[in-house]
Amino acid sequence: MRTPAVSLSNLTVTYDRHPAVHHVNGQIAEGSLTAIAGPNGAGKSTLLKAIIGELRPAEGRIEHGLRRTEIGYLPQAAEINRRFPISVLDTVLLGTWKNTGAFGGVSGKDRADAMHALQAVGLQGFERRSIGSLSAGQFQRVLFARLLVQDAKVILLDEPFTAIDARTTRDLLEIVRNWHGEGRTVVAVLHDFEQVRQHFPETLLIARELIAWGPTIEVMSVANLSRARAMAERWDENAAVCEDAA
Ligand SMILES: Nc1ncnc2c1ncn2[C@@H]1O[C@H](COP(=O)(O)OP(=O)(O)OP(=O)(O)O)[C@@H](O)[C@H]1O
Repeated sequence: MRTPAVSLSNLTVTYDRHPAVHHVNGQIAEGSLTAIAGPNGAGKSTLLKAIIGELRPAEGRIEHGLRRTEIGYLPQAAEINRRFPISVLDTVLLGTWKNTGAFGGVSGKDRADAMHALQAVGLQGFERRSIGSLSAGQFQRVLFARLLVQDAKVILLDEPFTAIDARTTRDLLEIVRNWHGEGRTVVAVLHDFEQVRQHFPETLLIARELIAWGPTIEVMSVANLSRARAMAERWDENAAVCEDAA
């Protein structure tokens, strides 16, 4: 059996007691490269937020034995305020806070790592630009550079390639592949089924409840995808609260 990086046991996460993730069981294996797929509103982002501890389970458990700094997290682009006046370099340096602590100084090595990461994502020369002046693709590269310096064991990406051009997607997928090659555990919420099939060996298919979890080729079957769609069509946003999660 493979060592789990993250274990989910009977996990239910609710908003005002309405379940967004319902009774999910399974394990994200250490070193695996996993896509999370499912219809809109399936609970994909909610699941990632629960794993990083931003949302607490209403029922069940998440176990990983990692410190928060050992989990890298890329939120959906829409959740990030880019009007904050901060430079590209300082944004990348935020990834080093596990070394510096909230009030510590930035070392020469941190700065060198950040410069190196910016080079790795193709943004050398952008250090002083403010993040508000970047294109969506350039900003996503900055966030990947921040993850590179964070050097996390588990990396969770929420729709990393949405609204990103083909070339940037290709470059960022290369970084994902390198992380996987280094033995890190990588999980990405994705909408593009072609991307899932081509680049992600394992898939967790969810429609609030778990539909299937395992090798992508088996999980992304016509039968599983239509079951996920059918479940989404039945959702009633005003459904009764989850009594067992009360
Ligand atoms: N902050 C919130 N308060 C109340 N309900 C929420 C909140 N965030 C998400 N939800 C609801 O929880 C359900 C799951 O949302 P979530 O964003 O996890 O789905 P998703 O699978 O990531 O969807 P998408 O593919 O559209 O991004 C949806 O019905 C959504 O409306």
